[in-house]
Formats: sequence, C-alpha cells, structure tokens
Amino acid sequence: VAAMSTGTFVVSQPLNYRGGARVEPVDASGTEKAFEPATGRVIATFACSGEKEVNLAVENAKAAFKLWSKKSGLERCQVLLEAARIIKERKDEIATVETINNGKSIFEARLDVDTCWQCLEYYAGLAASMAGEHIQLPGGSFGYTRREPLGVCVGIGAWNYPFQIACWKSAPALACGNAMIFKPSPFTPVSALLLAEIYTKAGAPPGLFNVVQGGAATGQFLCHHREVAKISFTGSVPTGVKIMEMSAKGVKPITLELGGKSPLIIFSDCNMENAVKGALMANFLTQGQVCCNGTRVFVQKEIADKFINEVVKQTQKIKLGDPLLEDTRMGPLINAPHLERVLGFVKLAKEQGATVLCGGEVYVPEDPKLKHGYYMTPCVLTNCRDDMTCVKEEIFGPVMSILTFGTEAEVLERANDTTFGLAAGVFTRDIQRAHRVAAELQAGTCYINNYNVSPVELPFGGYKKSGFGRENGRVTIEYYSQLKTVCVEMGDVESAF
Ligand SMILES: NC(=O)C1=CN([C@@H]2O[C@H](COP(=O)(O)OP(=O)(O)OC[C@H]3O[C@@H](n4cnc5c(N)ncnc54)[C@H](O)[C@@H]3O)[C@@H](O)[C@H]2O)C=CC1
Ligand SMILES: NCCCC(=O)O
Repeated sequence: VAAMSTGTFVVSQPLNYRGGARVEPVDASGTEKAFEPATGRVIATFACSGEKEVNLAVENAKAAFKLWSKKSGLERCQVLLEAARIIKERKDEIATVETINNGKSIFEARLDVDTCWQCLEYYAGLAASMAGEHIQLPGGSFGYTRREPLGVCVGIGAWNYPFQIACWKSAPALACGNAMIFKPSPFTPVSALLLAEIYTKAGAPPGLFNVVQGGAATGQFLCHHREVAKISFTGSVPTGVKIMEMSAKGVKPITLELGGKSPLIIFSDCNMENAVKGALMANFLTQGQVCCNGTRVFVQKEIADKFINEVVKQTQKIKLGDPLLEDTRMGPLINAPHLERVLGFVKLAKEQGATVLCGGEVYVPEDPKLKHGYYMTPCVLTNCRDDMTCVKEEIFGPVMSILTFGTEAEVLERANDTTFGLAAGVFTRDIQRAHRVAAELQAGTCYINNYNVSPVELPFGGYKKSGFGRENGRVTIEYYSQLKTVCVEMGDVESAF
C-alpha cells in the first residue's frame, strides 16, 4: 500500500473483524459503498452487519474480556506498547489507506498516525500504574478500592479521523481491561481493520478488539445490546441525542464527542504571523471537516484589515489536489452530498450579506483521474454578522467566517453565545488577558497562541451540546473503569439487632 497512487486501491478482503480474524458478517441489514473521495471511485462494497453478527461480536468480546481483565496492568501495557511499535513501523501504510478513504492529505494523515501510536503508548504507561487506595478504619478495620473494567465497550466513529478515533477510544478502553467492538462510519470502513490486525499481532486475545461495519441500524443493535457496558460515540449532535436515549434505556455510561462552532479570538497585540497560521490551522485541516475547528474568527478592529489580507494570501497558497502527493496540503471533501452541503452554506452566506474574499467554489484538478473527486477551494468570508447561518451552524468544510470586535467583554459575550462548547482559541501577547479569557470561554479545550494541536496527554471533549466525557489524558481512565470499594472488618460484627 505504501507505494500506492491515487486511483488504484481496491478492498478485496472482508471488512468485519471478529475473534482475531477478518470475517464476512453472518447476516446483513443492507449494503454500503465506500469511496475514494479524490477520484469518486468505489473502493469497497460491504454488508452492514445485522443483529446476529452483532451478537457474535459481543460473544467474542466477552470471551476475550474474561482473559484480558484478569491480566495485570503491566501485561496489558506490554501488548499496547507492542501495538504502538507496529503502528509506528506501518505509519506510511496506515496513512496511505486513511488518505485514500478519507481524502485528507498524506502529510496530514501521517501526523494523525503519530497521535495514534502516542495514544497507545500513553495508556500503556497508565495501565501499568493503575491502582486503588487503601483506607484505614477504626479498630484495625480497613477498606480498599479497586479500579475495575466495565466489560464490553462499544466505540462508534465519525469519518473525519477514522484511524485516530479508533485508537483514541480503544487505547484507554483496553488499558483499563475492557474489550471493544468498534463500528466505523460507513464512509470510512477501511483503516480500523489495520488496527484490529495490529492488536492481534501485538498479542491481544482474539475478540479483544472487533470491528463491525454498518450505519445507523448496526449502531442501534450495538447500543441496545444487553451485554454492552459502555458506548463512546463521535459524531453529530442529532445522532448523539439518539445514543443518549438508547443508553438511558439500558442505564449505560456514555462518552459523547459531538460537533462545534468554536470561536478563535485574535487581539490586536498578537504575534500576527502566528495568529494567521493559527487561523489556518483552526479552519483548514482535513478540508475543514474537524469538530473542534475555530470557524468563528473574531479579530480586533485595529488589526482587522492587515489580518484579513494576510489570511487570504496564505489561504490562496494552500496546495489543493491529489491527496497522495507529498506537497498537497488540502484534498477533496468526504463525498458529493457533503460537498453540495458545504457549497450551499457559502451560497447562503452570500445571500445573507457576507463577502467571499477567496474560494468557496468547486475545484476540478487538471489530472484527468481526479475530475470526479469532491474538491472545493478553501473559503474566507468577511462582513459576517453573528446572526448569519455561516456563523451559527457547523459547516464541517473549509469555510472561515471572520468577524470584528472592539473590546474583550464584547467578544467574550459573542464567543460564548452558542449552544456548542467544544473548543476556543485566543491569540494575544498579554499573559494575564490570555488566561482571563481562557477562564471565561465556555469550551472544553481552550488554545492560547495556537490551535488544533492534539497532545494525547491533554483531555479532549465538550461543554454544552458538544458532549460530555473526555478522550485522552489521565481522566479518561475514569470513563472506561468503575470503582469497587471493599470494606474489611477485623473485629466482630456489632449488630444492631
Ligand atoms: N467531537 C468530536 O470529536 C467529533 C465530532 N464530529 C461531528 O460528527 C459530524 C460528522 O460526522 P458523521 O459521521 O456525519 O456523524 P453521524 O452522527 O451521522 O455519524 C457518526 C456515527 O454514528 C453512526 N450512527 C448514525 N446513526 C446512528 C444511530 N441511530 N445509532 C447508532 N449509531 C449511529 C454512524 O454510522 C457513524 O458511525 C459532525 O457534525 C461533527 O461535528 C465529528 C468528528 C469528531
Ligand atoms: N485531532 C482532532 C480530532 C478532532 C475531531 O475528531 O474532529
């Protein structure tokens, strides 16, 4: 795969993974096609798993859980470290598959893979050091706590970071002693299989990490399953609401990583060059299809003209085209309906009075093999108002809306005036203001003088309708484990009866 060029990849092997091997599902609820967004070619046609297949995956995961949950933290650490080593070794191959199926540039896909092996290494370290507490009680009695796994966990992923989402969910789950069934988005079914094979090669028991393919129906079989202990979901708010309803019926803990409409605030005392780079990082990674993107860029009036000129200049320089070429920095969007949707947001923005300073149009690369791909030019909008659709709704495409502001108090009020709360950013050289603003922003992650970096040591997750629970960081251990208290009597029972 490493030497593969755009327009040549096809999937010939089964895309479900159960009991340590690729399998065709035993039953199906329809079929789906997966595309190569760069060319519009179908690269796989696959069956969506039915209820029987989901039941079998749960049985396999339960069997693996029995073995895995009895292992010491250090034994689990060793498997995760070996898996991380293999991911590093196969980085180019994984990134290539991700690029072919998702459309992001190979340059970016490689960076994503780095956050994957780093995540496995991080939780490998925590697995080995996981421990409970010992608490002394009167009369020599005592108690202790055990941090125990939950059981069979389900991960449901979106299409924008297929391999990363699978790693960010499975690494903490497995580190805590759970088994996992992962359902990728039907748009990007391919790379999770590489992870499944890597875990098996690294020594995970068969059934510890399984993949079932399908859409909403398959997801519902998983969420309703009596023996699924936890669901971790990445996707849209409407689907998140449905997951919450299903989990309520089974009283299952959930993690919801949902959408956003995050603010990025640029004060006039910023380092201009860094702020411009930050605005591009906040808007154009993965063709703008990133949940935590800072798509509402608030610029202080004094520097607005200079900042806008520079942002447009740098945006127009972004190399758009074949995502497998080394110098490409932006590829195609995920599929034709999504491209139409994003272009529709640009059209509506114009109708509502915004000015398109660059981009926002369909792009047809010169290379004939790319002419059916889903490309658009990255777009910068100005003359935006807070009540415009492009400023209020998540576009999930390469569209930056620039707004101007006067004072810190004003911008904070406007930045927080949203039902979302995934991320936010501030660029300033004033250290007090930076921390004051970060404290006031209603968002799960606040970047100061940078945007969209993903250190696995730091927790990531939402406020408000952007969800709850966290991925990455030490705290995620708490979302994949439960605490047992053991109370030990060293004397006689003092009965009340
Ligand atoms: N906060 C975060 O970390 C991220 C959030 N997102 C959000 O996700 C959206 C784009 O991703 P999509 O894949 O289009 O989202 P989506 O919500 O349509 O689908 C996400 C996943 O849920 C599955 N699904 C759909 N209906 C289901 C149901 N009723 N029961 C169980 N599973 C179901 C899908 O098959 C897919 O695997 C954007 O709105 C974006 O903001 C995307 C990536 C990351
Ligand atoms: N690397 C950032 C992940 C954000 C997202 O899943 O959209």
